[in-house]
Amino acid sequence: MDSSRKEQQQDQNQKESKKKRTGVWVNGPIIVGAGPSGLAAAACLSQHGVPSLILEKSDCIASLWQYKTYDRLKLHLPKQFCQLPFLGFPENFPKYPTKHQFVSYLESYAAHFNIRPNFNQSVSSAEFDPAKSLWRVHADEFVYISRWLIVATGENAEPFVPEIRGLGKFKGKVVHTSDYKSAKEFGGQKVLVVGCGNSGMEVSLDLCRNNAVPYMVVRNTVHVLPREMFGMSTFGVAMALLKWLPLKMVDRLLLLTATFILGSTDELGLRRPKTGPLELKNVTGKTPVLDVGALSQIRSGKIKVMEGVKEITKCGAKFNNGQEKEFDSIILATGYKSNVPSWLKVKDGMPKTEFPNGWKGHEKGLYTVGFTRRGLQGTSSDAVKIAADVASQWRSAEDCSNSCHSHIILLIGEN
Ligand SMILES: Cc1cc2nc3c(=O)[nH]c(=O)nc-3n(C[C@H](O)[C@H](O)[C@H](O)COP(=O)(O)OP(=O)(O)OC[C@H]3O[C@@H](n4cnc5c(N)ncnc54)[C@H](O)[C@@H]3O)c2cc1C
Ligand SMILES: NC(=O)C1=CN([C@@H]2O[C@H](COP(=O)(O)OP(=O)(O)OC[C@H]3O[C@@H](n4cnc5c(N)ncnc54)[C@H](OP(=O)(O)O)[C@@H]3O)[C@@H](O)[C@H]2O)C=CC1
Ligand SMILES: O=C(O)C(=O)Cc1c[nH]c2ccccc12
Repeated sequence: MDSSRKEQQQDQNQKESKKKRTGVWVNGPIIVGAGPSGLAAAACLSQHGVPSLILEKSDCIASLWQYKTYDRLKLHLPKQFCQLPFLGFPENFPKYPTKHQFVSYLESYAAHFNIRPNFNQSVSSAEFDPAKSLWRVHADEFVYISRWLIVATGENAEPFVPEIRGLGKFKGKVVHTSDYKSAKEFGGQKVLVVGCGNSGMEVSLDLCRNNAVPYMVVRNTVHVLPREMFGMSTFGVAMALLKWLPLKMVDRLLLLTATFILGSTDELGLRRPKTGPLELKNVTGKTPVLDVGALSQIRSGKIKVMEGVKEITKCGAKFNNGQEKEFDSIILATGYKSNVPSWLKVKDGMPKTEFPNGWKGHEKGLYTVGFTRRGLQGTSSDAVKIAADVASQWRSAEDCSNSCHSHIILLIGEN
């Protein structure tokens, strides 16, 4: 390296390290994640007159929906259960909006509440300073500092890829459903779909409607419910019944009706868990499959149900029942996991099961939105509660220091 390039490099390094030591005081809470949860939290805060700043690692809002979902995805709950606080879906949207409609709704939601996230800011760590009662949030460019931290990175932040023996040996294409867009590139292929949640079912359906042959792995039990019962959404029926009846009884009614509408799923290789669908969702977070057509394709043999995979080979898979089959591609419909444990440093480590029942964290000023396993409805109710809680603290502190509504940059560190 010649001397002028060396100087340039040193200069660059100095700038970078200065940036990393630069603290940005955020007036109001720091929200991590600009998905539906982050947007809902920011909107609810703004209704209370509390400013906030969203840090988003991607270059757009709702990155899960924009980048990690397939073309034909639609919401599987009716729109009234998926809307965020204070602004509903447009009247002309269908009962089950497409993902494009959902994203356009979120974009107008952000515009309506004047929410402008800081994009390309991946949060790599966050810790609480008990002496100063402040959160320090380390992102790509700066260290952001605030009294409040609202975690909105989602239950589905990272694809979950299980260790399956031999997977590395497979010669064909292996993709996770978060990278699956359409059946176009699988035309005419025999495809092994590992997993039978909503993603596995819907991707298998998409494949078999487009001239591919899906083999779906069902290693365990699964609840499949019709998306609608007698013209009403199953989810809506369940929510209405829960107002009057205990959970176990609602589950029993749902299963009776599901069997009436769908027939027995057991004989198709889809054994039901002992615990009912809503109870299971509450206890383990496992969402029942809301059937949009896969079941009839299973019944007609166009989607083939396979036992658990024992091992992947160069050209296919061996199954637990001794069967062996060749495949052209493998789609991992194996679900997602949160990334919070990788960046949020809280005293005593993370709670064992990550914030299952609460919007308020253990540490001071810490909140989580969208982690209560209740889909977008849970997001909305968390956001409303968090905003009210922060606003009461904000009002009591208002006289002291909240008069300035911009983010002040200050330098921290030794120099
Ligand atoms: C295929 C699919 C379909 C679904 N359909 C429905 C449905 O119909 N109804 C329903 O209620 N729910 C549905 N869900 C559940 C879904 O998770 C929620 O609807 C919703 O997306 C949750 O919003 P969120 O903001 O909590 O998380 P996300 O939408 O995942 O948003 C989190 C944001 O945080 C950002 N982020 C993550 N880590 C960091 C970091 N370290 N630093 C900075 N930013 C970060 C991400 O880039 C992302 O933009 C579906 C999920 C999937 C995968
Ligand atoms: N239209 C919509 O609105 C859609 C909504 N969604 C939502 O997105 C979220 C994620 O859904 P999804 O992606 O289906 O993930 P899920 O976590 O719901 O399902 C993962 C599936 O993968 C299986 N699995 C995991 N590891 C293995 C393994 N090693 N071998 C075999 N099978 C394995 C699981 O089986 P096991 O149960 O035995 O662990 C399960 O069947 C859910 O909340 C869902 O409702 C998804 C798609 C469409
Ligand atoms: O789509 C999802 O993943 C959801 O979490 C939505 C949802 C919340 N509770 C439920 C109960 C039954 C089916 C779907 C859901």
